[in-house]
Amino acid sequence: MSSPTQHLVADYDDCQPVLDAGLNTTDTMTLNNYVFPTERLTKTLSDSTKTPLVLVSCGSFSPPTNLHLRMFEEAADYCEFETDFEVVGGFFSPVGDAYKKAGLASAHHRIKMTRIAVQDSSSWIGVDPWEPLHKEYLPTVKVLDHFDYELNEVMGGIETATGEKKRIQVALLAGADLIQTMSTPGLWAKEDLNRILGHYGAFILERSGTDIDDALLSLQQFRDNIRVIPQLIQNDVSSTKIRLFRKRGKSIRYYIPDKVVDYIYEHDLYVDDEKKQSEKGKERASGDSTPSGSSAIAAAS
Ligand SMILES: Nc1ncnc2c1ncn2[C@@H]1O[C@H](COP(=O)(O)OP(=O)(O)OP(=O)(O)O)[C@@H](O)[C@H]1O
Ligand SMILES: NC(=O)c1ccc[n+]([C@@H]2O[C@H](COP(=O)(O)O)[C@@H](O)[C@H]2O)c1
Repeated sequence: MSSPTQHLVADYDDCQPVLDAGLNTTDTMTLNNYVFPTERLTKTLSDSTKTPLVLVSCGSFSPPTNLHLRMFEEAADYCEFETDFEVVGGFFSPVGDAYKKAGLASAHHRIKMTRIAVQDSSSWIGVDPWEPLHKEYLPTVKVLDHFDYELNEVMGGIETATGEKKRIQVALLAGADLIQTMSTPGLWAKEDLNRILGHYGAFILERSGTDIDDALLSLQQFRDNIRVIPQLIQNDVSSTKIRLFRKRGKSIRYYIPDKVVDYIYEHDLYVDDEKKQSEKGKERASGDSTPSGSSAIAAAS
């Protein structure tokens, strides 16, 4: 049987960013030496009557916020208390550079920031660089197919207490605004939605500003496969707002993980491009090589 990702293997020479290989290594990774990050997956299913589940969150994560992390925790709680799923892993899959959404940092930085976000704060959420290692845009269904292939074809599923292997269910984890875009004409192919919501299924976190009933109106045929998770404490932090705060020179601390804040200052991300240019110009004119603006703040902290 050919794998769903096989046609992409041919494109591996065409790969672009070079990234650190994993959360705890400084090796570099390209699509040529890509290895699926299995280290944070649960090794054995603790309750063999349950369906093992891996949650995949696709998005820009520019930058990752505390709410991106909360999504995983909320979904894990929901699964434990309301379903017969056992969550055995969770992954961020940052979209690649070909997505070209205004204001995004490069895939290289977004991979780094999501890794920093999960490294110390979580024991089970990982980051998979496979999607952003591609130069071309990959629709979400291809990303879910990739996870399904790695988890079930390559790994053969997850072991139960009796030593048998059980197939792992892959599901999309997203906020309500993402599922709302699924009703926008021309944005998602019909066959992709059939596979994403019909075959994989989705866990959707309520988000203020999006009427979930309205968002689900045209997706009724998939309703049994879409699980809506209420946000008991509303928090509408968004990456857009963080980028805006940054541009205005305001503090972003405590909306996103501290180490991600430090990374943003260190790499001078999301500051006004014009301001960056004029600061560079001033540095050149004065021959001063000391760091300026937010880099200086990071250096001092
Ligand atoms: N505050 C939030 N509540 C619920 N879901 C969220 C929240 N923030 C982000 N998400 C979800 O996280 C996923 C990835 O998010 P994305 O990177 O687009 O973040 P964002 O904050 O919406 O970004 P941007 O502001 O750049 O559009 C999406 O499914 C989005 O719906
Ligand atoms: N046709 C598709 O597969 C399709 C359409 C729109 C968005 N998406 C995905 O949804 C996510 C949206 O992220 P943002 O909310 O940051 O724009 C991205 O991962 C993007 O690839 C997929």
